[in-house]
Amino acid sequence: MFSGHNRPASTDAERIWIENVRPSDWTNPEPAPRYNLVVVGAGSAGLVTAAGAAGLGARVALIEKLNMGGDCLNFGCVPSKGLIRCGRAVSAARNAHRFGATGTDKVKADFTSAMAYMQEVRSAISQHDSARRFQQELGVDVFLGTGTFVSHDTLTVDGKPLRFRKAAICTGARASAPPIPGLEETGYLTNETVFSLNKRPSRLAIIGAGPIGCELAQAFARLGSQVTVLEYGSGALPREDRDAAALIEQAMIREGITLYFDCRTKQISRQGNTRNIDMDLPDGPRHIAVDDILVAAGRTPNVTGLGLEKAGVAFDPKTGIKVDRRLRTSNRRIFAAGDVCSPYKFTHTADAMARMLLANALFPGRQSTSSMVIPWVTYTSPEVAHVGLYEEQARQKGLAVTTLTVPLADTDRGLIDGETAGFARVHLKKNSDKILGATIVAEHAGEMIGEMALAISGGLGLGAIGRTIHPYPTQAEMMRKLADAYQRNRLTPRIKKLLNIWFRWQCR
Ligand SMILES: Cc1cc2nc3c(=O)[nH]c(=O)nc-3n(C[C@H](O)[C@H](O)[C@H](O)COP(=O)(O)OP(=O)(O)OC[C@H]3O[C@@H](n4cnc5c(N)ncnc54)[C@H](O)[C@@H]3O)c2cc1C
Ligand SMILES: NC(=O)c1ccc[n+]([C@@H]2O[C@H](COP(=O)([O-])OP(=O)(O)OC[C@H]3O[C@@H](n4cnc5c(N)ncnc54)[C@H](O)[C@@H]3O)[C@@H](O)[C@H]2O)c1
Repeated sequence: MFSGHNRPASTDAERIWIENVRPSDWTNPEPAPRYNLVVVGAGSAGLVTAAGAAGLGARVALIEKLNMGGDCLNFGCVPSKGLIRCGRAVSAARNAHRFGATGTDKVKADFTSAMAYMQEVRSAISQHDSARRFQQELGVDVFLGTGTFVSHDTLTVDGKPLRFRKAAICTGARASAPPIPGLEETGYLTNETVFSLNKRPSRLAIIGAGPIGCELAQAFARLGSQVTVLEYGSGALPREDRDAAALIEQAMIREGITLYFDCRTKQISRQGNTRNIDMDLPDGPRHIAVDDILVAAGRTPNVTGLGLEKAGVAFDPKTGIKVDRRLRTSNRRIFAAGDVCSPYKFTHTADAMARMLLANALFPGRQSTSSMVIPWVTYTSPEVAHVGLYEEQARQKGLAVTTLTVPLADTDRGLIDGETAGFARVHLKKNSDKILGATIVAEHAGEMIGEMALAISGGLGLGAIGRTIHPYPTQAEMMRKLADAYQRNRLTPRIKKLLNIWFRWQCR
């Protein structure tokens, strides 16, 4: 369906995408006298909130200042995963000689075709989030413009007042710009502009080795850019399990990406089309010259210009809107969900929070964010997937922990696929099979972490996973092997002795 091969960037796809998310001929509806719910921001959180409320019969207004679909569809998950898919295909083709293919040394990436593929995917998915669908099919009043609170119960958009019984702030977050001298003047890419490039940067510097930095470093390197990653901290993916992060660092280095850790960028400047970066590294000063700089150094919540003071909504410019466990702000009529108020900045978290918001705002619901079990995945090759606590966090909470690890190389499927860089690791409450947290590293770790998330949220122990028959040969057998390792650990010298006595007695 998506034929990116050898095609120029598809302007048709771009046109369809824009017509869906920001129709050129859009006229805002006349506001109703009062809405049950006004939602500000049509990203993952806002769309789910608006569609859910309208589906229940509520009178709903949805305000979006830029593109319906927010970051995820337009400048985040969808385009990044689209380019990652292209990078994976190129990498798989280059490595196909291991499996009998020939001529693989001639495989080249065509950046324009890869971008066209990404645009076609985004265009196809954009139909789901389109302004017309929300207004005509779902019955939501869609206002394209900037929403600003003018009082405790009223917002304006394009100068028109929208009165509400309840409101939901779902305005998301944007790329933070680190305070590096010369960065602003030199100009840089962020997630809002990188997916509009019409030419591959030959030399790309990426500031930040978090999920965005690592995912896009690998994608651009596979599509032919010479990539350098500058990370302030001492390693990639600083929040992840260090063994997992080390595998990603090794994979990136193998693919020709230069990684600078403990990097202090001192000055950035521009000479013609070249951007110069001067930095201090542990072994001394370094200078690099690149064509583009992508900033992926964290996110800042969108709280300015919203009139939050007039609405009596408390916020912090760094962490966003202050909400309690039920997603209520300091104004009892106003709730918030998604990146604007959550430290867990993921589409699936925004979605889950939106569902909670609906129950708590429109009904006397008491759903709490403290019950959320949130898995996440970084879509590098291999992927890193995690849920629950890391070992260090569990210890900080005063919990005694048993950690078990099964290497991917211990599964037949890992060997068959030639994918042995990875592992599954589980942290158990000591002397029990209660799962506190798990990390999986594998090409498709994201497809496996759901089992661990289900076990944690359903209160199932590792024993239940061990009793579940897993198909052979799969990489997911790592889960069952973790349970086997747990059972083996339970064989204390005393139990072994008793078993010996039992078997000897049987053969007497
Ligand atoms: C490059 C990248 C890759 C990502 N990949 C993944 C991934 O693979 N998986 C994953 O789970 N998450 C991923 N994320 C994170 C994910 O995109 C966000 O967590 C998610 O989009 C948050 O949804 P949201 O609704 O809270 O905010 P957003 O999607 O940011 O939506 C907020 C909307 O509010 C609008 N808005 C702001 N202020 C106003 C105003 N005053 N009036 C009207 N409208 C306003 C904005 O224009 C925006 O459309 C990625 C993010 C990036 C940047
Ligand atoms: N697969 C996914 O689910 C996915 C993918 C991309 C983004 N996201 C979401 O978006 C969020 C933002 O991603 P991100 O990667 O921008 O942020 P991040 O906060 O996760 O990582 C930013 C990195 O930049 C580094 N950094 C900060 N300032 C720096 C400087 N001056 N010089 C060098 N390095 C610097 C930090 O040390 C950190 O390692 C993620 O935390 C995640 O919630 C999710």
